Amino acid sequence: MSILLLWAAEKRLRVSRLPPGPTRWPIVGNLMQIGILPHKDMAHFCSSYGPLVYLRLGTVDAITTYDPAVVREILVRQDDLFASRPKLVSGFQLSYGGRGIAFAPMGPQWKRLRRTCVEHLLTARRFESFAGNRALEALHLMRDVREKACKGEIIEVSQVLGAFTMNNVTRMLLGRRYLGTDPAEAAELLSLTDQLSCLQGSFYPGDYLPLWRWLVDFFVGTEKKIREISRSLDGFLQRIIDEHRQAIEAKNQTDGGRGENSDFVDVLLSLQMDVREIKAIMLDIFEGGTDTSAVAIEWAMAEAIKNPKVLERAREELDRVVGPDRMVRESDLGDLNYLRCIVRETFRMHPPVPLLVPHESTQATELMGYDIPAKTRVFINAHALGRNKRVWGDDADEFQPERHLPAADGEKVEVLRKGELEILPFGAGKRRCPGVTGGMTLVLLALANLFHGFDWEALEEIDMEEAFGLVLRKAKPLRAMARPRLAPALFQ
Ligand code: HEM
Repeated sequence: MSILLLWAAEKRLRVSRLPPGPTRWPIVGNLMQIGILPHKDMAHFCSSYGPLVYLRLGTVDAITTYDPAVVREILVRQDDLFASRPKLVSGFQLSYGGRGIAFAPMGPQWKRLRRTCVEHLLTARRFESFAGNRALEALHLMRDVREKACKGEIIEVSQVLGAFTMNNVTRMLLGRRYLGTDPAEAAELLSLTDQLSCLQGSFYPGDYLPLWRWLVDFFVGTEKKIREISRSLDGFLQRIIDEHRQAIEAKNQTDGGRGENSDFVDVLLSLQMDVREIKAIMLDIFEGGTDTSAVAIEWAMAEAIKNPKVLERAREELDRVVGPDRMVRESDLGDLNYLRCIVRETFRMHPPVPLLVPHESTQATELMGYDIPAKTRVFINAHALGRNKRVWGDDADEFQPERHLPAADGEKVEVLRKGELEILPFGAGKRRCPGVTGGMTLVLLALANLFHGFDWEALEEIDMEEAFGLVLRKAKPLRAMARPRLAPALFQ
């Protein structure tokens, strides 16, 4: 009896030391208080209850924050404890049972695959070796926009940017561009990656009510969709791997295999890895590298077109640094301070992954004086962090690249500062995005070229509403008219 009483008292004490949060309903907890824009709801909870909020989502303990001091505690001081991932239905099934990097729990397998990725694929040397491809894709992007502009067509910005980022990623990963070559293959790839990002990004109730999963699935059918898409994706990835194996064999016969490994799939095959791990890494890179960069560029363009003075200032800088007689080169990007401020401001206000990828604690711990149970899901609200008025002041909701200009002339603007947590587009700590250099270069390169090459005009008032997913898109895709500013010969 006394043991039971002690247990009940201890439990009450433990529960009372949870961070504050909204009142919970039976069974569903706070699940019904999360709407179609979860990052906004979570920011609202933080404004009402404090910088660290506890939520009970179905049967899952969860915390959320938009405060840099709490973020530091989670992603820096207690990074070891908070660097795991929850087992989400879509993340697990679409990564060959948690075999990739992005959705894998903390453990030896994640460590090995992340090391493979960082040491063999996303190295500075390999990234440099793709610089020629990036320049070619930038030229394709410019030609594509010019062709449409000359015909007087409206530019569907997300479409041209989607092709630019996808082709850059497939050139690195698979050794060739897909969009703009074989239309059937391109359509298949786009449809598969769209469905994948839709499933990975949704707030699926089955992840929070495991006992009721069958019922949830009966009504929404998500898991059937996941099984179908994973079958189609597997067929697509297997075809690519088979093509690569055949090409490697043919090469071995002609030059004894002495040739350089050219793309990521070649490298992964040369490491003799489990084929499911190779496929899971391929999916991580497709997902990690394409939509994230494309939405960042689209938000930056929407803000710049909406604020003509910003666009004007960016153009003045491009005219001064690059001039009207050539296209932008990657080597110019370091000299474009104002453009770098635009990208930094975009990452502040529109971080492409608004709640990062959810983290999970591996054991019980204390955080800011509160008790956090083991297996608590962590939502770092990068979106609200960048708009936190206590950090950024009363004009936090205004797009003002000037706020990042250095005090002294000649000082270079860093798009992201070392150790800073107030702007968090790529996360921090052990789970920080390993593709930062690639993502940032694609964003800067596309924006510099599009601002340098064209005058932009919106067709209607630009709507800045958001559509939530793993990646935060514009609810109404940006449509604009472009007028070439450079001589036709430069687009050849
Ligand atoms: C602007 C472009 C990009 C943005 C904004 C972005 C953002 C992110 C974010 C927020 C995370 C999760 C961090 C966390 O959980 O704390 C992440 C993880 C990841 N990203 Fe990126 N990313 C970008 C580009 C790329 C590129 C180009 C690649 C690869 C070529 C890539 C590969 C990955 C991978 C593999 C992970 C999983 C890391 C892990 O869980 O250990 N990303 N990214």
